[in-house]
Amino acid sequence: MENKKELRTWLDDMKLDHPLVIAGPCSAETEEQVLKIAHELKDTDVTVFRAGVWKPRTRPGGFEGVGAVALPWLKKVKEQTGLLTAVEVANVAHVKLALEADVDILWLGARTTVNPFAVQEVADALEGTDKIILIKNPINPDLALWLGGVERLYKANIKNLGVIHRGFSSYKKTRYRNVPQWQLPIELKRQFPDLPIINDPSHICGNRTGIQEISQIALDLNFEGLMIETHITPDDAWSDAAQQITPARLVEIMNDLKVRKPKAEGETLDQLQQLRAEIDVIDNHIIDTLAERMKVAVQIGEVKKSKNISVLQDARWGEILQNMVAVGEKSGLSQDFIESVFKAIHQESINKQEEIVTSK
Ligand SMILES: C=C(O[C@@H]1C=C(C(=O)O)C=C[C@H]1O)C(=O)O
Repeated sequence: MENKKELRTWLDDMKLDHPLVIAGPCSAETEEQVLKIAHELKDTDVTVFRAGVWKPRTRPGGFEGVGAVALPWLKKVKEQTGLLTAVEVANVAHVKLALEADVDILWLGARTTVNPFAVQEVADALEGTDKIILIKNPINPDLALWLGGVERLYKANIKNLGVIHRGFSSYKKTRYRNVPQWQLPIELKRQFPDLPIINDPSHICGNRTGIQEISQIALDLNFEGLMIETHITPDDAWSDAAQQITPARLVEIMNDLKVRKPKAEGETLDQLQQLRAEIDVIDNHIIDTLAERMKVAVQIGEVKKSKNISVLQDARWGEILQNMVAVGEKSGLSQDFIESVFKAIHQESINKQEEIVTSK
């Protein structure tokens, strides 16, 4: 699949003067709940009403969605409010029912995107559809797997495509439910600038408090839209209660978010260009310094080879990491940043030394 302007046609056709907003409950619970939320969202920036009908749960026994009975409720949403509707589909049966119910947008969840068999099955069932299909990132930070999902749908002759960034699972305890790992959507945008990308701050945060901050970062990274879980009484929600917000809070967030211009012009551009020239000089210094460091690591590698000493020196490495985090902190650089930079440097130095010690 190549980047093409036509990938964003469906979004351009909506002629929005603000980012696309998809909102609605995590799960459709009752007809009354669905319609109440939809009516509250009707005269806002929201264009699409979302509601989970089939819910993939981590462990059995949880609320797994009310199922197909909710589809007529979504039809009513469309008739009564004019909002488009969106549901998650995970298999052929879901696709058939959602298409029959004339749902406008179907999305593949993170647990589906991880499985190419499942994606292919859904793609085959959707073949040639003119519905909008959105693909959430897989649970693990694997860009190829995410793009593979998009490609399977594209190959099934589906042209109204987009992706949803909902963050990535981590074994570490973090302040996020799913770590954003912004570098993945940034790289996706670099390769496919015309593939619409929507951010899902609800699943990244797992709570209400971080939604505005994550939404703002997404807009600053030129995401085309936001998908935010919204409930009339969030605390009573049958699923994901902690991360849902009221329609009123959603409107507040929308009003506070700043949409910035994608490109600088005129004087601002001149100013940026001057600063960018400075960055270019500094980047070249960084490369020279890294190359110098690597030369020393190579010399150390040669000593290790001649004296038969192992490549990895845990204690020395631990000491460097600790010192550099402390030094970095003094310059206002975060621990995460310093650790990732030095881990990458250390790995390259190990690779170089390994080449030396294993050479004949
Ligand atoms: C350079 C060395 O080899 C390895 C690489 C290190 C580095 O790049 O700083 C540190 C410790 C070793 O794991 C060394 O032993 O000092």
